[in-house]
Amino acid sequence: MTRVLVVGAAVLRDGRVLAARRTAPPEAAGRWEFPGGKVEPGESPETAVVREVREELGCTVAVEEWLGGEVPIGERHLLRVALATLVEGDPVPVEHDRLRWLGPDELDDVDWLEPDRPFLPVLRQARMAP
Ligand SMILES: Nc1nc2c([nH]c(=O)n2[C@H]2C[C@H](O)[C@@H](COP(=O)(O)OP(=O)(O)OP(=O)(O)O)O2)c(=O)[nH]1
Repeated sequence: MTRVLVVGAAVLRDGRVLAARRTAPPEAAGRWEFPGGKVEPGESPETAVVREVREELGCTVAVEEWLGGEVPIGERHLLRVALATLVEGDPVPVEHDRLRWLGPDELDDVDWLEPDRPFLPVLRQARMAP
């Protein structure tokens, strides 16, 4: 069975990345993630990530590139993460209950969803270096 793609945006600004805290479902509430969601049928991953960020944070991002790697989420989904930059508006938590801009030394300070963790070293080393 083909896995449904979930795309997340690692939004970078001033050397920090945006992390968002989930409120649902109960088992994921309080855990941190890259804002994003499922790619819809016929939709490109880029379009999906821009759409999801707009829905969840009320701002517009541009995808710069995709971080290497795809990580399984459970049995049915697959996570990909895009590096993104803000092009319009400021992120406001519409569906999340908290947002944080994390510097390279703060990436381990929040309780990320498991599938997100493999992306953190890549982000830290390659993208957030001074
Ligand atoms: N958005 C997002 N979801 C993630 C990340 N890491 C991770 O394991 N997930 C999981 C949580 C959910 O089980 C699934 C994505 O679900 P979602 O609720 O964000 O997707 P969606 O907005 O399309 O939601 P829905 O319409 O299906 O309710 O992927 C991440 O960094 N960002």
